[in-house]
Amino acid sequence: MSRIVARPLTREAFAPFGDVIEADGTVESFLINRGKCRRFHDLAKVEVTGENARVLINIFRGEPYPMPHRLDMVERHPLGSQAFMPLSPRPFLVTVAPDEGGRPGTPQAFIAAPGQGVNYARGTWHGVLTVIGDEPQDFIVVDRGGDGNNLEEFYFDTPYVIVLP
Ligand SMILES: NC(=O)N[C@@H](O)C(=O)O
Ligand code: NI
Repeated sequence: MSRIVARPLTREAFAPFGDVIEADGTVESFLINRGKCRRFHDLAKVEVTGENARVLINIFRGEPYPMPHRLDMVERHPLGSQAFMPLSPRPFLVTVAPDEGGRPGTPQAFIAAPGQGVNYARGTWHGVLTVIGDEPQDFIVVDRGGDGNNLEEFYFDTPYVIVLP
């Protein structure tokens, strides 16, 4: 099985796949509520398309996966984006793959730092939510509801092994 080493998640490296959600000094922010709150503004592009499309806000309670991680499948959502923001400041594993003629190419793996989340752009191949460590982890997930099929899965002939840096 091919081995992939996860690398730190950065906006630049993740840009071909979507957005990094993070309240840091590199994004636009401004004070609101008479100075009692800072708004980190417009962090990710939410996309919903198709019949009766609407935005869903969910909580996913993910169980941890053993590491090294065996990646045998990636999926994509052709009708909408999908964002994952942890409710606890712990790292989690993000796996994506470029599209090559309708099939995923070689995956790439990232380790999200505490306080980072991701938004997969519509149609981006990605591994399912992958919690690491010893405890379950909750995430706010913003994605697409509505009519039609919004899930396409691809199973690799040979799984990849994802290792942490
Ligand atoms: N199935 C589901 O809602 N979750 C996946 O899309 C995922 O990316 O974890
Ligand atoms: Ni998904």
